[in-house]
Amino acid sequence: MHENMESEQSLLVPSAVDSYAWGESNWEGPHPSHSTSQSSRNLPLICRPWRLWHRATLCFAGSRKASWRRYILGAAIVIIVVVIYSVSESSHRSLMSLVRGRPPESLFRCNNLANASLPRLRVPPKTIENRLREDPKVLLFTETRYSKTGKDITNILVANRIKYKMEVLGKSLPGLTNLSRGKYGTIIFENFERYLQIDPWNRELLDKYMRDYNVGMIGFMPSHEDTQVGAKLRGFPLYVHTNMALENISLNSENPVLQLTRAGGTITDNVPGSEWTVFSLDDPTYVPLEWGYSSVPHFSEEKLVSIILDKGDFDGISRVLFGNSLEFWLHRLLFLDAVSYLSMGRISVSLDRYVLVDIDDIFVAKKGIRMTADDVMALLESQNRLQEMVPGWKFNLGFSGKYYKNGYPEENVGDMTLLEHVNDFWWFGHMWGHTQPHLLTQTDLEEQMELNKQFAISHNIPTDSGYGVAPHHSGVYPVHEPLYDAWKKVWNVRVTSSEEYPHLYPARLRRGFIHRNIMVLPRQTCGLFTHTVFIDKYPGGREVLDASIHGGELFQTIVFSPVSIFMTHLSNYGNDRLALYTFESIIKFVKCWTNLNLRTVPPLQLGEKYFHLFPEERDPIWGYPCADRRHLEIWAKEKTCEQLPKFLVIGPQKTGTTALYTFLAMHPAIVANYPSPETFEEVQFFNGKNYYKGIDWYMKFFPVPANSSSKFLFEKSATYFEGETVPQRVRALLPSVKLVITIIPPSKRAYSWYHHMRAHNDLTALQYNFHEVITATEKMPRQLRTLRNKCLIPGMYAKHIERWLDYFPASQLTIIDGEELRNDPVYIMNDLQKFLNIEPFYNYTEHLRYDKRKGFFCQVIEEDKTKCLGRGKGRVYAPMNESDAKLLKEYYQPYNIALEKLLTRLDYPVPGWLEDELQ
Ligand SMILES: Nc1ncnc2c1ncn2[C@@H]1O[C@H](COP(=O)(O)OS(=O)(=O)O)[C@@H](OP(=O)(O)O)[C@H]1O
Repeated sequence: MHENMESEQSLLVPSAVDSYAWGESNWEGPHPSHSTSQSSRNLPLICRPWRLWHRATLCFAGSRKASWRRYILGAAIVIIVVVIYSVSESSHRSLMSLVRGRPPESLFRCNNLANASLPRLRVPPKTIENRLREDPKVLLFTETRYSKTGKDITNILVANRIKYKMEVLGKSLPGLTNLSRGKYGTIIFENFERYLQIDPWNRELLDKYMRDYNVGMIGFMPSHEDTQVGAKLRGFPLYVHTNMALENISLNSENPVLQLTRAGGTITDNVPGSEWTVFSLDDPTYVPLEWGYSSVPHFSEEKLVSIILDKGDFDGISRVLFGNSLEFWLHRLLFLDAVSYLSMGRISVSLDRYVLVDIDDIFVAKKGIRMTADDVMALLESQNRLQEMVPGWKFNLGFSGKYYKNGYPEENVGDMTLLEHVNDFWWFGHMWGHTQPHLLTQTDLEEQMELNKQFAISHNIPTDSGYGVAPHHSGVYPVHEPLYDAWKKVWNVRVTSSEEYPHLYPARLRRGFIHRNIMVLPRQTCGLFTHTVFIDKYPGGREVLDASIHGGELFQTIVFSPVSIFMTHLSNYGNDRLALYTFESIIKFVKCWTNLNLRTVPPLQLGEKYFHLFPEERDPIWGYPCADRRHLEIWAKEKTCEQLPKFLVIGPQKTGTTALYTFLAMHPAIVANYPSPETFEEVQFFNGKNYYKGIDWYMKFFPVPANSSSKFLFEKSATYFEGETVPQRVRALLPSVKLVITIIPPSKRAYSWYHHMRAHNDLTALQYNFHEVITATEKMPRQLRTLRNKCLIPGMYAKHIERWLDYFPASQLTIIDGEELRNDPVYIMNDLQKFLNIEPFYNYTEHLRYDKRKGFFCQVIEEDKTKCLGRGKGRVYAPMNESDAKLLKEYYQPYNIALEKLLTRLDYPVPGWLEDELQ
């Protein structure tokens, strides 16, 4: 009875402190394979069934002595429990926790850590800032656009933000006419044999460039299926053996190329298979970078060199030759070092790496997989060990107060223990109830955040980190403006992170941006998710996680990203503590094989650091939300891509764009944007400050079409045409939009624009006459030069159209002759309807009529009534004087020649006025 009572009390006790005592005093006899340190972590999950069994057997057996009945009953209960548990996943986890052993430990031992040597730098690596200023590129010759090594090379270059130019090798060597000084720092041949086959004239040109400007070369030996022994490399005192398999790979720690890479020891695992080309070392001018041994009997004792450095002693050109591809992780590091060495340090990556580990969902995890007090202590111990390897290391904890103490009793103690050590960690606010922000209004968001903040204050959790994270990245990107508002208001958030910008995959392309003064940093994935809590249940097995750490994805993420923010979850720190295993292992591995300076700083500092390194990323590029399933899932339900325009009239100014806009808006199936209070019929989103207001702002200019597919939304902003960044931005948000361009004689356009500025009382235009504007030199006042540029630059039509064609296929673009629009608008509108594929066909003959008084075609309102454009369109001004016309004709001639070529190329008719201009 006494025992019964004790059990009853224990089961009901909600207090975490009591459950501790209970855990120790009720431990009856030995229990499966749990070490002492583990026992208290698992007690309740073990003791609950144990107690139930004990009580039940007393009822069934009536006396303690009837032990055989107890065992039969016990066995039956165990079978029932196992069956029930095995059909439920969450129960399965609990069962797993009953039988699990010690958390995994890193098996990795660095066999060269003690002999750590400082990197030997031929030249100090240039910082990213320097690199961007000097801006030398890599020139890459690939076999095809899609070849494997070529892709590996470009992926590494992109991940490290190294600029490159890719030339696909045809029969001859392309691109050699443009080898200007300082343009390239390193030249790479994806297939070194193609370099050896270049005709002597081109070869001499290329070699001279490399010699004259100290540009080195990287070459990859292609894999050979046939075995050659001691084959001589054409033109070099080098002998190769092909189709070898290497094992026991090591680096020559004395070689001068190593910079980022450290010779961490010998690699015996995961070395990619055969088909290596290896070099025999007969010539002392060559320095081996990497070597290994082959199991082929003839070579078994011989050290075979797999990457070789030619310091330029042979023919004045430095070269690094890889006997194998970049499939092997170590080669990826050496590749970056080779680029740096061969470019004399001009293309180098910095050795500083910032790593921040967020533990999201603190207090949120399900019962049974949360942290216990032991787990918290293990977290602290791990943090201490990590601090020894990475200065400043602290885990960054994101909490949702609503779920505080929502676990089993010993997990609630875990929650309390975390708060006892509140000052040992960094903290940031998650959502109070872990709701996705895109589902909430601003009021709800503020309320939720306020609750979490109050929770923080009452539990002494710091609230001033300036960092915030949204569940599932919702609201961060695609942007849910209320989230940004609420974050600023309640938490003063200034930095956040997301995996979704511009897209989750490919991860190497994730970038940062700043929206409304909140820095959004790219997040990386470390391979741990809420459901990966036991090592033996890791998807694909432990080997998969270990491979990611030992040179694989996680390792390369840290090596190739100057700033890595990893998301982990509370459950990764309980259970098998996979996060501790992962991070301690990866840090050791990085320290073993690289010379990187690893650091951790709080998120706000990290944000500042990031945008200092990559200022060009500050401006966002808004993407099309409907192309990405994940983006759609975290986009507010009421938003629809049907509210985005299907075509744009992009200008340039003064070519008849308003007339075109008006005629289009008459069409029953076409819907124009709502007018803007500042810029009237034009939205001017993609070309100026409005862009930073985000796409919610843009979409408000368009109605949500009732019958979406049949309506053609469009907008016209005539300054889009010449905007440098506009085509890229339009392409990102409206990838399938159609573009309408109108052109008239460029000198006429310039003159009309000048009068437009005068009519708008532009002071500079009023102060200077047309001649003074178009002939203004660089010595003239800034306002005059600005006016001159705006007047003349849009008329360089071919240049701007080519820029649009860099981002859009010609099929999405149409070029209208503005003179024809003016003289025969019906013809143009019929043509345009065909280009836009619009139905129903609208018969403009009945709706446009020439108005003698206005001198232009106008909209027919009634039988005898027309509506023309206002006084601002079709202005009356004196004709341009002849000398200015002549001057402009000469000025625009090269652009007009290019335009004629472009139109012919695109199969457009050449306007009569262009033929006249070119005569
Ligand atoms: N139907 C009709 N009605 C009125 N005006 C017409 C028409 N068709 C073409 N045009 C010519 O359009 C010129 C104005 O061009 P935009 O509308 O592109 O100018 S703006 O950039 O929007 O300010 C305007 O230039 P100006 O003559 O210099 O005023 C007109 O020549």
